[in-house]
Amino acid sequence: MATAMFQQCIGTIQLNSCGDEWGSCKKFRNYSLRFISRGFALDVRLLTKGSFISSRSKLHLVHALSSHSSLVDPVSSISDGANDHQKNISESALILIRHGESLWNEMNLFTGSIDVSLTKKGVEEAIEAGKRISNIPVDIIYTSSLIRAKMTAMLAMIQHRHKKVPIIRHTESDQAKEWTRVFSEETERQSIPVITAWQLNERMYGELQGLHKQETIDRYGKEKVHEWRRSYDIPPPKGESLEMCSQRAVSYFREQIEPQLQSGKHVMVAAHGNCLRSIIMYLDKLTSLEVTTLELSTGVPLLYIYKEGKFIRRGSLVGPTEAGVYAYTESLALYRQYLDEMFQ
Ligand SMILES: O=C(O)[C@@H](CO)OP(=O)(O)O
Repeated sequence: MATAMFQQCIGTIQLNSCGDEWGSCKKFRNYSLRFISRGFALDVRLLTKGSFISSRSKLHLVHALSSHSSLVDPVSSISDGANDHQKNISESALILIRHGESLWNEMNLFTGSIDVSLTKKGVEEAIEAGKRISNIPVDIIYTSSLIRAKMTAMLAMIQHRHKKVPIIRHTESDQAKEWTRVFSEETERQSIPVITAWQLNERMYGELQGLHKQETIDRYGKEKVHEWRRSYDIPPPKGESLEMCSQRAVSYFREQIEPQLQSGKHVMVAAHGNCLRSIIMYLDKLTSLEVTTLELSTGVPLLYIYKEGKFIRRGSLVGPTEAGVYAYTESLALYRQYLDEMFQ
């Protein structure tokens, strides 16, 4: 696989020599190498005249200026004979993550639209989630506009083995867009756009927000509170039902996120228990009765494969060291193999 990848990218790889090792890089000048001062430390082998030359120097491979999104997405750029069939496989990964534990989860308060931070445990859960998805390609991230989802996305993404920088895109006004422009294509390629959308916020819990869940049960009864929390179409007092939440969240998913998957992008969505329940209801074609029993744990990533217009649920991801990751799909196994070779 490495052969195929280097064959594709050989003319455009950017390398950085390390001080006195510069001399050993000169032999590659025919490939128009550019030398820049940052990147990831790697031993790089380059293919020339049909055989590999092992560089004796320690080189810093930064990225390929190929027309492909980047080196970290080799799944779509594999082109050697053994892997030709891959070209016809168009599939994208979709990762859904409920945020890590929040301060109000810990205190057992109805949270809804209230913007509270993660707890220390929530931070740890987000980091653990990041480790679990560290072998899965991610090209773009969507989060709600609430800090617990944003923190989760950022903490998870800094665990990723491709080391791209997640950058929140501010599109709330023309000025915000203008003032947050990145003026280097190269830096842009080393980043992952993070889109925040209020449509992915937790369902608004109305007059329950800030109330203690157990005290609410004691006051209104277990059945009533369960109906407010888990029924599909009964809203809590002055709040949103799951159905109402689904109207904005699923519409956003279909209009904004699905087209990204259709175009081959790998997407991560960091959001909330009820918002994600509504999205999962859509993806898994659950009935309004089935969704009442769907519960999501904090900080556990779920993987879907989008292929030929269908969502295939692959369940929650195991830890990065467990071999099970290879079993998800052939493309994902190749991506992991690529990471193993490039980012040891
Ligand atoms: O309080 C909330 O906003 C939600 C999610 O944490 O709670 P529940 O699980 O009761 O829907």
